[in-house]
Amino acid sequence: MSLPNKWAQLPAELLLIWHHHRFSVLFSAVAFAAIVRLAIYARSRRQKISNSPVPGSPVEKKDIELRPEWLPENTTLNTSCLNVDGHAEDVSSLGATVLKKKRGPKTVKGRRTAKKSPVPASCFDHNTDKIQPIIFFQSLSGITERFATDFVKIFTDWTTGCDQSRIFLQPDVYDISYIEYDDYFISPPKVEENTRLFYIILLPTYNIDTVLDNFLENLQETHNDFRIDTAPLRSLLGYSVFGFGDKEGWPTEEEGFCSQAREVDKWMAKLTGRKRAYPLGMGDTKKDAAARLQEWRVGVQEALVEIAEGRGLGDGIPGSGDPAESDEEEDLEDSNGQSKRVEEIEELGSMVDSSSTTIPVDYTTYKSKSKLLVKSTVAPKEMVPTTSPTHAALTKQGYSIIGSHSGVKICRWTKSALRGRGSCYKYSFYGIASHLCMEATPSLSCSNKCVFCWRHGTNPVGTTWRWITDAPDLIFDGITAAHYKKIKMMKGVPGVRAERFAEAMRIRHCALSLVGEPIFYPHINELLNIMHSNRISTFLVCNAQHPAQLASLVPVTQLYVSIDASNKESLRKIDRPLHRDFWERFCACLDILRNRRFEQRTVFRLTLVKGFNMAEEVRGYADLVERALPGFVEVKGVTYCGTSAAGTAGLTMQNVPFYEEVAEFVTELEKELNSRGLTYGIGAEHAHSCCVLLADKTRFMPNGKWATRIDFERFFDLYEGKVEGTRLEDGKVVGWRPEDYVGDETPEWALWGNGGFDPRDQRVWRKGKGPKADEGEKRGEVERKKMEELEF
Ligand SMILES: Cc1cc2nc3c(=O)[nH]c(=O)nc-3n(C[C@H](O)[C@H](O)[C@H](O)COP(=O)(O)O)c2cc1C
Ligand code: SF4
Repeated sequence: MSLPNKWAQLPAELLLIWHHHRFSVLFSAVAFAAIVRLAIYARSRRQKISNSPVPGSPVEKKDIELRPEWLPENTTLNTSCLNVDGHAEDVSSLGATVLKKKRGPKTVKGRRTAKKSPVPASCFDHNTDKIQPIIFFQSLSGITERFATDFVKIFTDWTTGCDQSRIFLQPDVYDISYIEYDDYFISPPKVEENTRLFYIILLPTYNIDTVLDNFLENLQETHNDFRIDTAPLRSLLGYSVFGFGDKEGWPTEEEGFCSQAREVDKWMAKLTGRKRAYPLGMGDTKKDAAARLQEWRVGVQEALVEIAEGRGLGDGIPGSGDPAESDEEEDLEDSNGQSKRVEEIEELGSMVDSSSTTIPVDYTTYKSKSKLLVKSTVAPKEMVPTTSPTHAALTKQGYSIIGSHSGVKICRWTKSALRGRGSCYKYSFYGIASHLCMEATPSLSCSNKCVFCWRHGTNPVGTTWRWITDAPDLIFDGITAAHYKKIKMMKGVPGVRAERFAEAMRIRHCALSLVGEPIFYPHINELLNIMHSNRISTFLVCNAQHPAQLASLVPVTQLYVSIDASNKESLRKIDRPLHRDFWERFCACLDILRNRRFEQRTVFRLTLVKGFNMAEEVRGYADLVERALPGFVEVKGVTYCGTSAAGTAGLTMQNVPFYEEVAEFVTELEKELNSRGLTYGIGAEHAHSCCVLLADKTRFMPNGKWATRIDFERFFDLYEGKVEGTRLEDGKVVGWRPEDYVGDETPEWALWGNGGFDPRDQRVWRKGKGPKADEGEKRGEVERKKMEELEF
């Protein structure tokens, strides 16, 4: 057949083939399509599963918003690598959320004319109007709070019992630590039409940096802020201030007696347009404070009667705004009602014009005599100067202060271990022998005022680091030298075992907690690196208030977050945080802990305080565990520290839980976690410290046996790169995981139900105590023990 004929027959043959095989062809095509579809579906399901938040999943990471105001100032922390997590698949978004807010003095550009006050001065109609007294107080160690509590009671009785009682409303009372300054000191709060406000302010003085400085700065800034009236509180009916001080340390006003109360009184005079209703009162808390306060209260009440009867503040009466009295308040108004301050600014404006450059004007310092400061820089203070009462108090309590903001103290368990009488719970749980351990902090300051704090309420507090900063090597050398010195002092103590004494002369572990907040220290990462390179393991405890520092911390041997409450209200009550956004900070820290749980061992530290954070809170705590998925949850009964601060916060021996109560709580928590599919179990206990350990079984129970202990040598080998870790990213090793330095099995005697006391040590009972523990013994760490004697 010729070729053209063949071509002509081809379509007919193809048609024939198609007719013969069309069913099998169609069937195969449909089957193929179905297989492809199924494969795609199965793949997408698998991906979904790997993205789900299964506890312990090494690939899942949460996005955390780190607000600009959370970023530390004056720090060497590398904020560009915040939120590091070697496992993260979604690292992109985090860096973008971190934008450093520019802080610094306000900058004034150009010329400005005087403004007229938009706030009308208040006039009081005693026939129709009411007076709302507002009592503000500030207290760091509880003394002012105690006086304020009594004052409020007596004053309230007076407002309801006096002849003018129909005019007075029940006083409102605020702790200045917990209010938004803007709500009360930029403009008065909104009230009913016929209600007029009267401010009463009670506060102590501290010559070290405290929150009082923030308050004063705020008053000053408000007065100097161009956008607002210089006297935005002039609608108040009046105000009066009472200061508490200590003449023993500050004998005269020139030497600082009640200096901050005097400052507040001065700024309030400016902000109210001189509405001082009664002169500043001052009392020496060691001598006459009660009597002075009473006199002053009577005077304030008389002034209020005058107002209530329509006689106002009595213009011209000394102390109530007479111009003669105001000559020490610098911004006198001239006859046109124009502030001198404005002239100064105008002069400044001319300078600006002539030089064609902008000049930064710092209004933020309250220490100046309210003169504008051009290019001023405020020299930082020492956190704990050697001459300060805090230094004296801490030294008396056995702390060695290193530089001006670090401390070290030999813990009672170190002494106990040296004498073969047992180590703290960290030995039972993790294998840290107490005589090899040093307890220290690079920051004696903290941003909380916890009710159970052992700092006796006198340590500096603050929300930002603004002290003279010591170098990390100075701190390391100082704390280790002081620790060894204290160990050497144990040489002659009866019962000290020679071999333990020799071992103790080489520090192996450092518990960075003690007092204050270690991650507040701007060079914490360098300090940690020095410790690790000296093969000293690090247990670092933070209070979940500094998310940016937490996110950029180098991995430590074990990272703790104190979980003092399960919800916002409870946390506010127990930690008394200074940060107003404390809950947001707390939650961000939990998320960071979750993200970093495959870099280091992470721990929740729960301190149970009966009547504060125990009852009905198990589910709340389980929510937090579910959120952060820590490797461990340590639950410890609080120890009564018997300080005035504790007393003021209403803490007594009755708030200390019995060990059985702690154990019951932990069992409940375990049950709750398990019911949510979270694989935590009770790993160990140390009844002597009233402390129980929950741990993640999937991670720390290999081969069905608890392994909560740490292989420290392996940790250092990993740190030094002598052995390779197993933390991978994109198939490459980027570091180590907690699983890489899991140590020996938890010893039998430390397991749940066995008490947690090493049988090789000798249990020594204190006088009057014994195996039949009395109530005090069962309440964890025995009787009214001072907390500073205990481990963290
Ligand atoms: C570290 C420190 C610094 C102090 N500085 C001053 C001071 O400069 N002037 C003063 O009059 N009192 C000073 N005092 C005394 C306190 O003002 C006084 O004890 C006050 O009652 C404390 O009140 P609080 O317990 O409510 O915080 C200081 C006390 C401490 C602990
Ligand atoms: S976090 Fe620690 S040091 Fe700070 S107040 Fe609380 S207990 Fe005291």
